[in-house]
Amino acid sequence: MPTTGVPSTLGVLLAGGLARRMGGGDKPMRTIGGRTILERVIARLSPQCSGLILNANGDPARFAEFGLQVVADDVPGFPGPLAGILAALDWAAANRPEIEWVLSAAGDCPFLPRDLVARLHDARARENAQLAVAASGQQSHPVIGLWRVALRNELRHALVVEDLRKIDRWTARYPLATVTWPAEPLDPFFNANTVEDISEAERLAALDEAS
Ligand SMILES: Nc1nc2c(ncn2[C@@H]2O[C@H](COP(=O)(O)OP(=O)(O)OP(=O)(O)O)[C@@H](O)[C@H]2O)c(=O)[nH]1
Repeated sequence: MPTTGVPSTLGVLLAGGLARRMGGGDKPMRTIGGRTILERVIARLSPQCSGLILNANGDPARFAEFGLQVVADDVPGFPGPLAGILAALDWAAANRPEIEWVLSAAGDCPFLPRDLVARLHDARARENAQLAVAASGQQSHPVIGLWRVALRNELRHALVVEDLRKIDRWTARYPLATVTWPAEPLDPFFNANTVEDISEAERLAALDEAS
């Protein structure tokens, strides 16, 4: 069950990229400490969200074991994570009209915070912001954020008509709250981009399990 007092929020796990630095394939299907990254992300986010969907392109059957609705990009050509966020906002508007907020998280982040959704909502409500994104240490992680379903047509225009690609450029148009988590001893937004990152993730998994 999501935290009491936090608005109903649909979670989208972004797995729609090409994973070129990993040599292709699905990064969330990589295993860390005997569990897929996707399994870890689902376990971390399902208690915080009112439902989860998976944004991925290609044959959805490869994710069947996870039992999530798979939503593909509607904008072709792999234009980046904003396409996945847009697909999720459109899906929420069509299928979960009671939901006003979508939380996006990269599907290659195995150690996401347990208070991610609550803190993002708290900050954007306190600061009267339209959007909220996560940061750790000095680094912001705009792919991990809270998005208003009502902004989906503006996002579509930015992506399709203006050819805007960078999340930062889009979020700069709105009042934005940024919430920072400590990066030590474990950065909760560590993500696995390369095969070497998987080895580092194995080491961090032990710290995560101890936390
Ligand atoms: N839906 C969608 N998601 C994307 C796209 N490109 C990247 N992402 C997602 O955005 C997040 C950050 O992506 P990156 O790590 O920068 O890109 P990537 O394709 O996963 O990996 P590289 O090709 O190695 O850069 C990941 O969750 C990706 O799955 C895209 O074109 N569409």
